[in-house]
Amino acid sequence: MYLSKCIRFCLQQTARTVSKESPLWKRYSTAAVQPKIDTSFVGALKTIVGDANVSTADAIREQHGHDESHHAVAMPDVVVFAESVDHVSKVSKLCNDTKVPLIPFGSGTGLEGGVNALQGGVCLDVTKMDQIVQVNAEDFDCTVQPGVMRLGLNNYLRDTGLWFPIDPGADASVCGMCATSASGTNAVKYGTMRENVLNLQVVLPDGRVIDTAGRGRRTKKTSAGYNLTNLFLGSEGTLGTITEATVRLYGIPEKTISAVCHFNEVSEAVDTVVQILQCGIPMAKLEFLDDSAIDCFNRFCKYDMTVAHSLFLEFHGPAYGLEDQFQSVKELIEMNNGFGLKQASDADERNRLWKARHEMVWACTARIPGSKPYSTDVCVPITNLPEIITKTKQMVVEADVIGPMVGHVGDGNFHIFFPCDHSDTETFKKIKDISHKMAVMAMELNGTCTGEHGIGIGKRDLLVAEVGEETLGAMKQIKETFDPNNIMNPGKVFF
Ligand SMILES: Cc1cc2c(cc1C)N(C[C@H](O)[C@H](O)[C@H](O)COP(=O)(O)OP(=O)(O)OC[C@H]1O[C@@H](n3cnc4c(N)ncnc43)[C@H](O)[C@@H]1O)c1[nH]c(=O)[nH]c(=O)c1N2
Ligand SMILES: CC(C)CC(=O)C(=O)O
Ligand SMILES: [Mn+2]
Repeated sequence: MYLSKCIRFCLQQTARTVSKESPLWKRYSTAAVQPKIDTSFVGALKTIVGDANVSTADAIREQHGHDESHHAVAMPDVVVFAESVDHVSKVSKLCNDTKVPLIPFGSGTGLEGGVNALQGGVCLDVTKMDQIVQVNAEDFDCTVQPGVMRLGLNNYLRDTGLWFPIDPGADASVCGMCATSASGTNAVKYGTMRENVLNLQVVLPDGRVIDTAGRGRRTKKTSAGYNLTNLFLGSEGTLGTITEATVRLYGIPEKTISAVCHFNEVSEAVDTVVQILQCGIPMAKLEFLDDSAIDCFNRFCKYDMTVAHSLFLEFHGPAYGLEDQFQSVKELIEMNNGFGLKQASDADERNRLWKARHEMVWACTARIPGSKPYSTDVCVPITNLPEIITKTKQMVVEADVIGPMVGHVGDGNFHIFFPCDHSDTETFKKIKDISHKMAVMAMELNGTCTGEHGIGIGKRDLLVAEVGEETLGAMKQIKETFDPNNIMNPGKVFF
């Protein structure tokens, strides 16, 4: 109750501080940066990266002014394609000296408007820096440039018997995944980006190049000084541009078992998840799709999957013992009235079983033609999951909106996916209301308003409620230290 009061108070405070009259707005928003983008500035960019790597064409600017989310497009004034760290460094210094906003662009798959150029400026596209710098197969790590995509990396690694397991669904850039602290379906077993990055090379706004753990360091453990690596994970392009990431790799599991089962009650599915985790069964994936999500999938893919709350499970490991793990889970499913359990080990069969999960985003978007994803992203301690999921589901039903639920429930993280069409103002208002209430509820249950998508534009007002005024102040001090001119992705994370 006390916590709840605190959160409401903080939200009221935030609502006040985000007013354009407020000092906070002035410090971190439009007043801090006055873009001076004229022909001589564009000429200076061309001198650094070459004429062919600078574009002011509308189509290119539009393409770089949005991600996959519902947030309105905000185009940069100019798009620069960097080909080297030196390019990134010199462009950063130029922007810093002239106080022009600089927005790093990975692959634009973000879901919180992270690349939208709220104040114009330079979009720094790093996709041409696409080398896999080093693979240390026997040490289970590799170093990649920012244009390396996760699927490309895994194709490259296949012959080594290793893989990089963090899987946000989309084929994102590995450094973009660092910038948003991404996770996705495999986090139950392998953790998130936070547990899997050993070192980052970062270009600071003034052009300095640093390695967060020291040049060439790639140990699993270190106690050497402040953890700058973790500081940049989830920094969403607001502190510097990541130009290299050293990440952990894992052996491709000898055997994989996939399974799907159904429940009549949300609580039965969620109880099963909690019990599986409490039994210490080392699941690789534990995902939840509610009946509405399965319905979207059936319509989209012309399938006839049972329309019920469903768990999607995956087991990774040596062949020996994996079947035993599956049997233990089967017992728990049965104990909680689960039905229709199907399992597969063959790759094609496994993909077929899991198709509903993989097609989810497109299946839900297709429910409202022309819509874009408005996704909530709350995460709570696992024992609080039944309460928040049940209450959220009630809100969606009462509001009478399309809001399928999909969750990385093994991590306590889930999304309501609202296909969003801004022109339908009445529905949009309902969506925003549910989204806000979910975030407040998650915080009251010791959770977070974003488990994996980041703050971006959409959750800036929730950050203060989540971390408190003092902590937010400390975050801002860090921002000022690294980026005193507020050129790095201004208007993101903070107002
Ligand atoms: C269909 C689908 C499904 C999912 C998701 C997306 C989509 C389209 N996502 C979200 C998304 O894939 C995730 O946020 C990625 O980490 C974004 O990587 P991009 O390379 O696309 O970054 P993108 O270009 O979108 O940028 C995102 C942010 O990072 C910054 N940035 C990018 N590259 C940078 C660099 N080199 N240096 C500094 N800053 C940089 C940008 O400035 C921006 O603020 C997700 N995510 C997740 O965690 N779990 C999930 O389950 C899913 N599921
Ligand atoms: C649009 C989101 C619901 C995507 C996502 O994070 C997911 O599918 O897990
Ligand atoms: Mn997700």
